[in-house]
Formats: sequence, C-alpha cells, structure tokens
Amino acid sequence: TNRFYTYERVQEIVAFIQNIVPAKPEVAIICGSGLGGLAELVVDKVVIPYADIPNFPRSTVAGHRSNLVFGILNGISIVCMQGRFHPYEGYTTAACAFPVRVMQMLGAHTLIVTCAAGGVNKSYRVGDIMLIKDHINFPSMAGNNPLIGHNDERFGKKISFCLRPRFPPVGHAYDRQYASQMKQIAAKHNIELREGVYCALGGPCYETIAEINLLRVLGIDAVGMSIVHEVTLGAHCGLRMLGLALITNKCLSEYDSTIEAVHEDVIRISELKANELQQLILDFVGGVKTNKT
Ligand SMILES: Nc1nc2ncn(CCNC(CO)CO)c2c(=O)[nH]1
Repeated sequence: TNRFYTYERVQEIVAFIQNIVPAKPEVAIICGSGLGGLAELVVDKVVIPYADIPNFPRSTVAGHRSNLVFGILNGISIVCMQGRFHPYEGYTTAACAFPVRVMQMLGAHTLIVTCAAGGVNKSYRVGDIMLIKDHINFPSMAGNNPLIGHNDERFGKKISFCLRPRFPPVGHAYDRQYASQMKQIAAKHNIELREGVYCALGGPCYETIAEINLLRVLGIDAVGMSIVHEVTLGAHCGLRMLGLALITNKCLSEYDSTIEAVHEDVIRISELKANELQQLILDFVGGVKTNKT
C-alpha cells in the first residue's frame, strides 16, 4: 500500500531534488530495460543517482541504470528515470510507481512510459514498436494496486469532475491526441508502429504456454512486468500519458517449441532498436505544448 510514500515523504524527496535542480520539468519519461540511452541525448544534463535520493528505491535489474536525469530534450525541460522499479524486485506497486508523483510535483504535466515486452499477438515481430492503446492490470485484479490505502487528495492536479478521486477513472489514461501525434511522427520517419493492448504480470518468471494462450484469447497484444502501476498513479494525479512497448521476444505458445524468452534478448533487441525509439520520443517531446505562457 502507499502507507510509506505519504504526501509528506514525497514532498521531502521533491524538496531534496529541487535543492539540486531548480528546473521545472514539463515532461517525465520512464525508460524501460535497455532503453536508458535516451538520457544521453539530454543537454544541460543534471544526473542524480537514485542512491543519493533519500527513501528512493534502487534498480536491481540488468539493463536498468539508476539515475534521475534532468535537462533539455529537443527544447523541452524533461526529467527521465534511467531505470525503473518492478514488483518482482520485491517493491510494492506503490513504491514502484511513486516516482510518477515526484515527477508530477516537480512540474511534469506529461508522462511517457516505455518498456520492453513480449509479443503475444502472433503477427508481431521482434523489434516492433507498439503504441500502447490500453492496458490490462492483472496485479490490480488480484488486489495489488498502488492506490490501495489512504487516498491523499493533495497529490496531483484536479481531475475534471473532482479532486484526485478515491476512485479515479483510468479509462482514458492513454491520451488519444498524444497517440495520434505519435502515429504521425512514426509515419514521418517511416517507422511501422503497432497499436495494441499491453498487460502486466507480476513476474519475474516469464509466462507458461497456457498463460500465453490465455492472454491471446483475452485479446492482449504484448505482455510485460511494469507500466500499469505507473500509469495508474499518473491517471490519479492528472498526467497526460503516452506508452511505447518495444517487442523484444515473440511469445511462443506451441508445446513442441524449444525457444524460451531470455533477458539477454531483451537487452540486445532494446539496444538494437534504441535509436528508433529515441527518434520517436525526441520528436514527440519537441512538439509537446508547454505550460510556458
Ligand atoms: N515473454 C516475455 N518477453 C518479454 N520481453 C520483455 N518483457 C518484459 C519484462 N522484462 C523483464 C525480464 O526481461 C525485466 O524487467 C517480457 C515479458 O514479460 N515476457
């Protein structure tokens, strides 16, 4: 539950960061496995290792660096999480996702989430980039949601009909306008963009064949172990969001197949396709409407 990351404790972390970086980032970016290279493109960069931030968790997964990177990306002030946290590391979903609240309180109005994912949709190929249209949050269906516990209405911005509701709507978490902007950017760069439904499992083991067949029956296109709790908190604090999943493994569902998903492939494919993903994000960030009056 979010008992530990209270509003006061998050405020302390925000104050600590603002002491180091006076900038007010407009766009927050969470880099998935092997996708941390985007932060290298940031100019006027200020890097704060997670280890230096009081009460911040540590990334413990290969392919995840552990830095909060501030600076300018294509003219826009951003904050980038080089490395994210996952429930399979032993963190609660609230601990995995609370940095979204920190980045919103630092000034972000937009959140871009990226991840590596397994291709459940049979037509998907390794290396495809999928625009996340919606998600299925299996951990939340099992009672594991970052909003469980006290609902502090001081987090985030007013959502249309009421203040940070106890029961926030997440039906439109993935901003449709951002999605169409991203499609235009991909077309401009001749990058074929899939669009589909992402689902999160707890991990750390990959899926069984029966589970992959179940996900397919449910109309799921890609499977991973992150994203959904970050997007849930982003919806609660009123962020406009865009999600991109890089397909690093094809989920095979024949019992006679001998191929297994391996993390080494996740890193290798992520690094192979990092430039394409970075180009999409760079162009998208450059076009984000800023708060500057
Ligand atoms: N079949 C399958 N292929 C995948 N490739 C990346 N991920 C996302 C999870 N990434 C983990 C382990 O690689 C590291 O966070 C997955 C997944 O969950 N399932």
